[in-house]
Amino acid sequence: MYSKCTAISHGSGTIINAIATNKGSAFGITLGVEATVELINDHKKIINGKIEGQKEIAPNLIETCVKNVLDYYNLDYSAKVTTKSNLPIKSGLSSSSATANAVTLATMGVLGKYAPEGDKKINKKINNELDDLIINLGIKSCFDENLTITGAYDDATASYYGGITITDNENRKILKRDAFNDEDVKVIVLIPNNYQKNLNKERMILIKNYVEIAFNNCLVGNYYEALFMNGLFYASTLNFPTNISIEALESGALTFGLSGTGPSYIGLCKAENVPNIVKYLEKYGKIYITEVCNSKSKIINLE
Ligand SMILES: Nc1ncnc2c1ncn2[C@@H]1O[C@H](COP(=O)(O)OP(=O)(O)O)[C@@H](O)[C@H]1O
Ligand SMILES: O=C(O)C1=C[C@@H](OP(=O)(O)O)[C@@H](O)[C@H](O)C1
Repeated sequence: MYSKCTAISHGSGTIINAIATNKGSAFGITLGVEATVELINDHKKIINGKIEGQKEIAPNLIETCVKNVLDYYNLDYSAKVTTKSNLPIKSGLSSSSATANAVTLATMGVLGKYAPEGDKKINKKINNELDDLIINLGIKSCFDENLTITGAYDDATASYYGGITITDNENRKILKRDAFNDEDVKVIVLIPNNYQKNLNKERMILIKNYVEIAFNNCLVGNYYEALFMNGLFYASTLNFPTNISIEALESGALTFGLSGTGPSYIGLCKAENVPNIVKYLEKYGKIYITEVCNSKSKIINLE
């Protein structure tokens, strides 16, 4: 057992939102969450969470993540858990999955259950099994806090492993892993003004057959087409603007669509087109320029 561990995990953009069909796809982005967990060996199991720089967000998810790991190993330590993040929250960029992954991994690390990369004691097979456990404990915590409908296994795996994951969320299976490896590609995120996340499940299920078409495109590697189609279907269903995606294409984006249940839109473009796309879209809201993340969540400090 250690006294403190810090881990990082990443947000993800949506290629296919799984709510209509229980099958989804997401890709890691370099915006993410850093979580630090400190253990106190007082047998009181008091868990206190703090979110740096976010007054309006309650620490319930991060406290639940630590509790679920301690419960899994039947331990009664107290703990302090702190997060800091550059990932927009409640925006459709999987901040809940990224947070759950980072806090769960940091808790496993401080308990000495998960050896950090480079550790000589690392046993690849054990770590791979623990990866599954970490993702599933994180999903449990998101369910416990009513933050997911399908478990968002697509978001959770893309956040944890990086790259593109295509998933069956009902059976928690990764159907395919891939990555955007295009040269010189940037990720554009738009958080439009005056819109909030929309979780109208009944309306989202109406478009099941059309999302299936987008999903089948995704399965064969047509990721730009799948992202764009998915974005149009869910934006029109959830009353988000659809013209924004068209204008993004007009200004040079390779693809652009609603991410998750919104309000954010996400797209990819060649780096040289970023200025023109920003010029076209900045009238709609706040823009973040980031990159795809093809790397795994990891422990960055253990003491
Ligand atoms: N950095 C963070 N630290 C602590 N909790 C966070 C952080 N980011 C997100 N959360 C939790 O996740 C919730 C947002 O999750 P959700 O509504 O699913 O939106 P998203 O689309 O961003 O995943 C927040 O209300 C909060 O409980
Ligand atoms: O709650 C869920 O099951 C899901 C939420 C959505 O993401 P956001 O929570 O980021 O909107 C969606 O993209 C994902 O495929 C499934």
